Amino acid sequence: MSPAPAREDSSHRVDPPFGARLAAAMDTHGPLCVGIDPHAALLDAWGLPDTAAGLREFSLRVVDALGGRVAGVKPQSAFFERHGSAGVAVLEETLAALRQAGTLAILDVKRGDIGSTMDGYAQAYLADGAPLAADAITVSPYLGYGSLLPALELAADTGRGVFVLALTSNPEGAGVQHARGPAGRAVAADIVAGAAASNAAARAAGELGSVGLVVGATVGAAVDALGIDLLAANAPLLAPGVGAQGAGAAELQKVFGPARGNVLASTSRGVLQAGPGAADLREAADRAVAQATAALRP
Ligand SMILES: O=C(O)c1cc(=O)[nH]c(=O)n1[C@@H]1O[C@H](COP(=O)(O)O)[C@@H](O)[C@H]1O
Repeated sequence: MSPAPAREDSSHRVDPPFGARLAAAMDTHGPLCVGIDPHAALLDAWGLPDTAAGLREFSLRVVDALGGRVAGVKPQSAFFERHGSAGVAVLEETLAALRQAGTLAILDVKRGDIGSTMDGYAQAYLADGAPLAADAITVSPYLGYGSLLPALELAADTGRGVFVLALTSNPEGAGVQHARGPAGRAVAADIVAGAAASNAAARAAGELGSVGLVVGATVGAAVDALGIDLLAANAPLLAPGVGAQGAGAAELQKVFGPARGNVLASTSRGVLQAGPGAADLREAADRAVAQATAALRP
């Protein structure tokens, strides 16, 4: 299936909704997203200086090598912010280059705040015409799922998406995310239930929702142990932890089971370490796509 044609006007407004565009991109390119995480050590390994100029060269090389070849690219905001305003300008340029390449940009910013401030973050990343507008962003629900409402509403209005952290790939996440609330349900299960409610209209329309969930490929048996039904959420499932954090095909299958058709596996260093050559980056990405496809689309 070829990707749903995305329309975009001069204000960067996009249509159809993110969930449908992501489903089409995964059908075309396979269920893999490559992260742009320009760690200082990677800049060094690529022979680039740890400056905004080095960051720009690194990021645009990745877009040049992989744009149009993978379902999504996920720039990690912190690695741009650490270079100050010049780094943020590079992030703007990287997002524009992804737009130009027709590749979905998932900006990893993990924002979460009280509602009125969340509205500011939503305007920064999800509004039509915002300099840092992306196709989707990562958000943190630990001020309460309801605090994300401004982002959920603006994303729905502009055809964009969010990925809500549910079960993160780091070992420290379990202490918070597995904890049981007053009703006896795990915090992560509540978050998944919130996403399911947000995606109900898309489900009724027979489309994948645009409110995604982050579930690390490293979380082992947590999904089942916490009684979570990921398939019922009708959510795109961003699965970091593949590659450098140790997860592979077996972990993807085990963690996601019947929901694996909705998974977008994500790897950053696992591909970036193959650089700086474009052919080497493509080869590493192709290998990761093949592995994710074998695990998730058997
Ligand atoms: O939201 C994310 O992208 C994310 C969530 C999570 O639970 N774990 C996780 O590793 N990530 C991000 O995914 C990327 C993983 O990078 P690698 O370990 O190099 O593949 C980093 O940018 C992390 O911030």
